[in-house]
Parts: sequence; structure tokens; C-alpha cells
Amino acid sequence: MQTESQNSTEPLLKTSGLTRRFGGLIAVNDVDFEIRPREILGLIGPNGAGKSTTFNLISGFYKPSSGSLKILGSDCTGRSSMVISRMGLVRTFQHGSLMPSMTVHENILLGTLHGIRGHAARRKRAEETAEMLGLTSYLAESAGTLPHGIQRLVSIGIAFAARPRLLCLDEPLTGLNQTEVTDTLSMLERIRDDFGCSVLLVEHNMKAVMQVCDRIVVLHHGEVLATGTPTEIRSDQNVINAYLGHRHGN
Ligand SMILES: Nc1ncnc2c1ncn2[C@@H]1O[C@H](COP(=O)(O)OP(=O)(O)OP(=O)(O)O)[C@@H](O)[C@H]1O
Repeated sequence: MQTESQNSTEPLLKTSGLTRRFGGLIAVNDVDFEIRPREILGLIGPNGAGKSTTFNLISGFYKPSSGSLKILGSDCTGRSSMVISRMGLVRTFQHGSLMPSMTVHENILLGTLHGIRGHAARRKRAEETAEMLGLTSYLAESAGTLPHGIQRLVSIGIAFAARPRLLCLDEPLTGLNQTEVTDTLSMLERIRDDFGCSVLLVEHNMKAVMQVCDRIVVLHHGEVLATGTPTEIRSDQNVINAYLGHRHGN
């Protein structure tokens, strides 16, 4: 999905005044942020801060109450998830995105259905994706029978098989052991460095976020509390008071 015409300085995604109300509750309020080419951006904040709502807004699963969303300079406000995925933004879901009764190969093939013509080319893409994620030996197995950490990787494989410009991952590290976390973070770096893909990471594992992200946006009560590098965020007194100080101590 990468195009030659993409201007490397133009944000991949930019929100302006993004707002979403649920009845009287403002879940996301006047949120401005951008995701740049070839970066891993962390979206963090306490429970109820508005991370999932923001994620659903930018991926077209929710329509904003007000504000705008641009992808590569094109106004995508209120567009469907299908249109947004065709523009190069592909997401995973918090509780996994796979079909348990299908094999790993069949699952990853699902991610190739849009944008790749011909069964042979799709199979090749699925196999390349599996190899990159270390899933080759699981290709023939039913996805639902595999350990949790492998299922998480298969979900990422389905999304990455489309070779998106922006891969949006909703809590991909939940339930992984330390080795699996380390492997997944290395894989995200490869996705960024070898494929030029940006990654939006919604994640509660602060150690991992601080380790892998190029920049971080902190949400609190639906608003952007801070934006910066991991070093800047770690030492931001507002962030420490609202989030890091309580949950993570260091
Ligand atoms: N569909 C909905 N209807 C009504 N209120 C909602 C809906 N979705 C989210 N909310 C509310 O919006 C606020 C933000 O929720 P959201 O799930 O976006 O936060 P979050 O940062 O993702 O939290 P968590 O870390 O617990 O997943 C919360 O007060 C939540 O109860």
C-alpha cells in the first residue's frame, strides 16, 4: 500500500479537534495528534482515558461528534472502516482478530484479500508474513488451538499481511510472557525499519511502551495531557501525577 508519491514529511494521520460524545459523556475531547511516517507512536493513559474510543475513531469504527481526521492529507472524517483500511490504516482488536477454527495460513490469507490479486500472490504474501513473524511452523495448525502469545502474533499477521502504511495495535502485549513481549517488540521495530510502516500502539505495559516508542501521546479524561519522546513523557510532572506516578511508580 506504500506509494511513491508519499511525501515523507507529511503526517500519515492527523486529527484536529477530534471529539466523541456518548450521550452526556465526552469520551474524547478536542484531541489533536499526528502519526508520522516510520514511527512507533504510543497512545497511553489511565483506564477510561479515551484510548479505545480514539482508536475506534481513527479506524472508522466510530464517527466523531466533531473534529476532523486526515490520512495523508485527505479528509477521512466520518469515512467507513473499509475506506480507511483501503487508505492504508489497518487495525487489530483488543481481544484478538482471528478465526479460531481456521488454520494460521487461512487466517493470514484473510488479510491479503484486499489489494493483492491472484491466489498464488496471496499465498506468497501470507507465507512471507508468517516467516517474518516466526509463524511458519504453525501455518497448518488451527489458530484457536495455539498458545495465547502465538494467537496474538497471528492477529498481527492478519493485519500486516495487507502491508499497511499504519498498523494500529490494540493492547497487543496483554497476557504475553517476558520473552514473547521482547520478541513482539523486536518484530514491531522490524515492521517500522524494514517495511517503512508506522505503528500506533495502545498499550498498558509501560516498560514496553517506553522501550519501543519513538513518541508517546498521553490521554487523560479524554484530552491530550502530553506528547513527547519517552524521556520527555517519563519526566513530565503532569503525566507523573495523573498516570505514571500512580500505576507505575518509576
Ligand atoms: N460505547 C460507549 N458508550 C458509552 N460510553 C462509552 C462507550 N465507549 C467508551 N465509553 C466511555 O468513554 C470513556 C472512555 O473510554 P475508553 O474505552 O475509550 O477508554 P480507554 O482509555 O480505552 O480505557 P481502558 O484502558 O480501560 O480500555 C469511559 O468513560 C467509557 O466508559
